[in-house]
Order: sequence, then structure tokens, then C-alpha cells
Amino acid sequence: MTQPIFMIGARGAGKTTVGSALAQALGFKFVDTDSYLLQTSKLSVAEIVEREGWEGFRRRETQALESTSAPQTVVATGGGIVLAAENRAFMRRTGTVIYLRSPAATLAQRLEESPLEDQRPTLTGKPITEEMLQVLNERENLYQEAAHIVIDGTQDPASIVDAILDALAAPVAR
Ligand SMILES: Nc1ncnc2c1ncn2[C@@H]1O[C@H](COP(=O)(O)OP(=O)(O)OP(=O)(O)O)[C@@H](O)[C@H]1O
Ligand SMILES: O=C(O)C1=C[C@@H](O)[C@@H](O)[C@H](O)C1
Ligand SMILES: [Mg+2]
Repeated sequence: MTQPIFMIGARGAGKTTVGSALAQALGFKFVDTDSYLLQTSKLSVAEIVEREGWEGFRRRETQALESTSAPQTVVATGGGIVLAAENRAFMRRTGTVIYLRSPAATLAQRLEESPLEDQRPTLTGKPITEEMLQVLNERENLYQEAAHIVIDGTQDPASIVDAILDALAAPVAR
């Protein structure tokens, strides 16, 4: 298996944390669309949104997805990557898509402990638990639709990597 692996899920799902460990386990390269945008634009997510709105950020994110995607690479995406049908189709067509799934309360707790406000400006203006409930309500179907594999993201990162390796060893429905 050499095609890229795309990690999807909401903020705090562990796409960056688990994606990086998975890449190491597979001997793959690791890239992150949020880090790529930060490095190439020299702007944080908050600064891009301030200048160009979320629409501008989403446009840049689609470019970042296509630029970072490569064989033998794990790509950690941003939480909103699934909002564009174009991105969902690209990931499904060119790689294996893994959805790290956790309830809103788990995501909110992780984000409260590590807010990184420059990279995670508010999406709704609501308190964090309400925000994550709304985000999952709006996006759960999109994450499910985009994913080849859905993994319980509430386990510790090492167990999640093991679960992904097991799932990758079985035939994936396409
Ligand atoms: N499985 C896990 N168990 C416990 N804590 C975790 C787990 N995965 C990630 N975390 C913690 O949650 C926080 C968010 O993780 P991470 O940055 O990997 O999420 P993300 O999905 O990449 O979010 P974003 O969409 O904002 O990029 C970090 O502080 C990380 O250490
Ligand atoms: O869930 C989202 O819409 C986002 C998640 C982050 O990874 C960043 O891509 C950005 O803060 C937007
Ligand atoms: Mg991340």
C-alpha cells in the first residue's frame, strides 16, 4: 500500500497527534495541512480568517490538500476539510480516508486543555462544548461519507494507531 492516508475528524480528534505516530509506524512521511498553510503563508488560521474570511481559508485549504498529498504519506487534515465536496472526492479517489471519531465532550475537554487560539479561532462564537456539539451535528454525515475507515478516537494514541494498522490490514471497501 503506497497511496496517501488522510486523517479526518473534528478539532481535537487527534488527527495531528495520531497521524504523526501512524506515519512513524508505517515508515511514511507525515504532513499536516494546517502546518503547511502556516509555513507557506506565514499566517495563522486566525490571521487568514481575519483578512480573507473562512471562505479564503477554505480555498487555501483545498490547495494545501492537493499540494501535501503524495504516495507513502500520512496527511493530517484540518477539521473542516470535509466541508468541500471537492476535497471529499479527492481524498476518497486518491487515498485511504480515516475518520477519528469522538463525542463532543471529549473533543471540548482536549481543546480546553490545549486551545491554540491562533490555529483554532472560534467557528460559532459559542462556548466550546456547544461549539463542538454544533460542529458534529453539521459535519458527522460528511465525515462518515468521506471515510473508508471509522476509528474510535477516545482511546489512547498508541491504541488508536494499533486499531488503524489492524483496519488497514483488512480489505477496505471502496
Ligand atoms: N487519543 C488521544 N487521547 C488523549 N488526548 C489526545 C488524543 N489525541 C489528541 N489528544 C490531545 O488533544 C489535543 C488536540 O490534538 P490534535 O492537535 O492532534 O487534534 P487535531 O485533530 O489535529 O485538531 P485540529 O483539527 O485543530 O488540527 C492535543 O493536546 C493532543 O495532545
Ligand atoms: O474544524 C475546523 O473548521 C478547523 C479545524 C482546524 O484544524 C483548522 O483547520 C481551522 O482552525 C478550522
Ligand atoms: Mg491538527
